[in-house]
Amino acid sequence: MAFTPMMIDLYDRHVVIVGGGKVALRRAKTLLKNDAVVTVISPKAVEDIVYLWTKGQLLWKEKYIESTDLKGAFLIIVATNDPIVNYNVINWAPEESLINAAADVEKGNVAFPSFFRRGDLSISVSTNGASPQFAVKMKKELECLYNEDYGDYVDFLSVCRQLIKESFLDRYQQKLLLKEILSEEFLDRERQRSFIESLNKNGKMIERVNQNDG
Ligand SMILES: C[C@@]1(CC(=O)O)c2cc3[nH]c(cc4nc(cc5[nH]c(cc(n2)[C@H]1CCC(=O)O)[C@@](C)(CC(=O)O)[C@@H]5CCC(=O)O)C(CC(=O)O)=C4CCC(=O)O)c(CCC(=O)O)c3CC(=O)O
Ligand SMILES: NC(=O)C1=CN([C@@H]2O[C@H](COP(=O)(O)OP(=O)(O)OC[C@H]3O[C@@H](n4cnc5c(N)ncnc54)[C@H](O)[C@@H]3O)[C@@H](O)[C@H]2O)C=CC1
Repeated sequence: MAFTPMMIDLYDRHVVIVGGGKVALRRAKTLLKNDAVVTVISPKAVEDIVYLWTKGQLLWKEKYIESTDLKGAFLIIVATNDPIVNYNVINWAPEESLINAAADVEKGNVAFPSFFRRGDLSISVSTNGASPQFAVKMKKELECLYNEDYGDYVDFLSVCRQLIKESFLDRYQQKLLLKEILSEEFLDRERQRSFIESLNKNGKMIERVNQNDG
């Protein structure tokens, strides 16, 4: 079974994490960074989960999981170390909930890739569970290749795209320019600045043409 790579908006979504160990913590951190509302259900929790709870960043219910705890969950993370509990949770899950089964990914319908961000750029690697460590290794290689400069570069591409789309250029010329800025030379800040300046000048030309027309 292959999972479909997609991006998901978890803002304000209710996520229930069953289990309070290392994997639960890793998921909690990812989910909190993306503004989900996280509840951890587990009789024991690692120190960092307890810390996040005391800071009010998540809710920790210090108990064994029961089916009623899953009510209203948009996403359920099944991450206990007890296969029977994991099995029960998957069976109790409301039909409409997404499920990530950390110990047996095929039992759920959501998988977590290894990923990193550079501003608006996000790069994820998945091996469909074949080798998480290979996914991590590849991610590290890609992190070196796409260093911190790429956050600013993607901002630059976004600004240019906006200006080019608003310009007087026809679709073909727009496409050529959008392609031109993919060249490595535009990783250079000075080159970015002068290119945006020239696009802005073009924009001003349009304004002038419009004013003269009016
Ligand atoms: C299917 C999946 C679950 C899912 O999608 O939820 C899954 C499943 C399993 N992982 C296991 C083990 C390990 N996983 C890691 C690390 C990561 N695992 C992650 C994802 C995934 N792991 C999904 C598939 C991803 C893919 O293949 O692309 C990462 C990328 C993201 C994350 O977890 O947030 C994160 C790296 C974060 C980062 O740094 O980027 C390490 C290394 C470590 O912990 O340092 C080990 C120990 C070494 C080893 O065993 O290889 C085991 C055996 C457990 C056991 O032995 O009991 C299973 C279960 C099984 O295979 O049966
Ligand atoms: N990246 C991944 O997806 C990985 C997945 N795994 C799998 O994920 C699972 C969890 O791994 P770890 O976090 O390392 O385990 P862990 O042993 O650190 O934590 C397990 C947690 O489950 C809780 N728990 C046990 N019974 C429970 C119940 N009835 N209700 C609620 N909580 C209960 C325990 O209190 C503990 O907090 C394992 O099954 C392992 O096979 C392991 C490593 C990586």
